[in-house]
Amino acid sequence: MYHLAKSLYLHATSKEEYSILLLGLDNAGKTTLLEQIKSSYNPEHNARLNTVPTVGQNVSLVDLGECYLKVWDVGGQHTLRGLWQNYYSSCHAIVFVIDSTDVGDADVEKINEHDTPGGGGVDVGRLEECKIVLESILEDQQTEGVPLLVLANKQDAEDCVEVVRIKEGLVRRVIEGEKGASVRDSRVLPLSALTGTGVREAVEWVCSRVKWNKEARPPVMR
Ligand SMILES: Nc1nc2c(ncn2[C@@H]2O[C@H](COP(=O)(O)OP(=O)(O)OP(=O)(O)O)[C@@H](O)[C@H]2O)c(=O)[nH]1
Ligand SMILES: [Mg+2]
Repeated sequence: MYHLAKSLYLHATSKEEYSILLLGLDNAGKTTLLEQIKSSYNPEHNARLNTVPTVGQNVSLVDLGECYLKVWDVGGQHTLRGLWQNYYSSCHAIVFVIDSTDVGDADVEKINEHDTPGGGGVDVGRLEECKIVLESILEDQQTEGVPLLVLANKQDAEDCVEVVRIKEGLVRRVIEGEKGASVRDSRVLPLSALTGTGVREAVEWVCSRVKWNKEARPPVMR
């Protein structure tokens, strides 16, 4: 009787907690996004937007009312990317942040043109690095079936490439390519982490998808 009462009590008083992993190249805007998520859902939190490169990780528990999101922001510098896989098996969704001002026009077909002599000197920024890193996440077995949200960040900047190009030129080709691996729920959305535009839409998408996927990856009860 005691155990039944205890489990009923816990069921009534606890909430689901999902772990969300923010990934992307260094300087993409992950820490800025984390700050905006915290201030969007906790009016007492003042977003600190003067970020410095993350060495290690930042983690925050965000109370959405219906559930908690535990958001992990890990450093994107090359030397830190080897640590990402330690988070894969316990995350419920991956948010991949892209700096839309640093991927040329986001057409992966142009990567080779760039390398060929006389290829026209197309400036593709960090597009190739971005593609390789996204592929490495998707081809890891531990991320199989995990919902993926790609955020085309820095949409406030004049020289940014639009979200549709990032979707068609980069993300769709990676997901449908041979390294895209298993079928998964995915979406590409625009974001300005600096101004906060698109933050709530991103969180709402993630929240709905982790719930849909909860049989495959059950939440932790908190
Ligand atoms: N214009 C503009 N700048 C942004 C935006 N988001 C981030 N930045 C700037 O981009 C730079 C890097 O932002 P961070 O949030 O520190 O990037 P990060 O992805 O956490 O970088 P690492 O910790 O090195 O992996 C900072 O100067 C931010 O102010 C945005 O939406 N628009
Ligand atoms: Mg950071």
